[in-house]
Amino acid sequence: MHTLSSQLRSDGVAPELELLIGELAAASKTISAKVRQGALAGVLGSAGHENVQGETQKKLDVIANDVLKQTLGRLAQVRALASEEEDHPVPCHVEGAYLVAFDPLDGSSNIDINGQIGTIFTVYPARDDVPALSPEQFAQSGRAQVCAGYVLYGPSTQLVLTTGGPVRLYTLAQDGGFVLTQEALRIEPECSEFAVNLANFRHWSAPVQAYIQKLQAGVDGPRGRDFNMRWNGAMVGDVHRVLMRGGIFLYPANTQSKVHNGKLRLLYEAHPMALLVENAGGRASDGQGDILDRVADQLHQRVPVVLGAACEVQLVVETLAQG
Ligand SMILES: O=P(O)(O)OC[C@H]1O[C@](O)(COP(=O)(O)O)[C@@H](O)[C@@H]1O
Ligand SMILES: [Mg+2]
Ligand SMILES: [Mg+2]
Repeated sequence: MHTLSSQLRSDGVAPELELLIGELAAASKTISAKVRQGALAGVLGSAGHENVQGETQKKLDVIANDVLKQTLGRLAQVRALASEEEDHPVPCHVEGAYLVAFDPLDGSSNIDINGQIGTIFTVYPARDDVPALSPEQFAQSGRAQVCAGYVLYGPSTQLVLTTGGPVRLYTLAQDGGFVLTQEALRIEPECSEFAVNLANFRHWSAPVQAYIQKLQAGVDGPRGRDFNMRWNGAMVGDVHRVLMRGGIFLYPANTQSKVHNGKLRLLYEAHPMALLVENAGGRASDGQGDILDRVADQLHQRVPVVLGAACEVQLVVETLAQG
């Protein structure tokens, strides 16, 4: 039975990165403990202010952000942090070899209903070609990620992680350690389940509407088979389902001005999930090209997301290209 650290070592992960991942895991355990206590730990409800993206912060958004910032900020290996809940990058140690970006609490609207929530994170190498603590540090292709993952605070707390190779799944044991419970998650190329917020239907482009209508037509439509639909309201839960049993997840561009580039953030939501999905044999696209090829030229930049079963994602890309 492999623990997180023994598995990372057998995967040949550099000791400095292993240490960093260990601290990410430690922070997530602290968050997990608070989530489990819910109202008893005073973590439900609104924090009463907005983040830089104009979203009302929940108490747990702020708590999770503080836990990650304090835990990672101490590490000499970390040059800077970027977070959904921070307007600007947080400088840490000028000599640090790594940058860490995270969505401290994904699925905030699920907090108060005891639904699936999680922490999404990614690690990039620090850059020596731009000033050590400048925001340009984070302007990197998704292919530069040295590690990506999430912790899902569901009925059990699970860590899903790739350090470039297979996508490993660890479960938080009662003794407080993460134990490897699945060696390599794989996404089948075909699927019969989709995840999209259908309430946005009228705001999508005509090709996206047409694609979804074909899925909804099921066995009577051009696809000739039924598709099931699920929507968590938390990307972390939706992507987890895709990694566990297949499917396709979409958060398309939208004609509403606030989310015309999609809702999800490239740096700390789309990039890490794209690396996990691709390393599990799936595909992750912005509707045209690979999400991993995109460079975040703004810290909180949004991007349309289509990810999951490789053949289904390809079909969406072709449908959009036809216009
Ligand atoms: O409100 P909608 O359209 O269901 O959007 C849900 C999406 O928004 C998000 O909640 C955004 O994440 P945050 O909770 O971190 O802001 C995604 O997790 C999810 O896929
Ligand atoms: Mg999020
Ligand atoms: Mg969030």
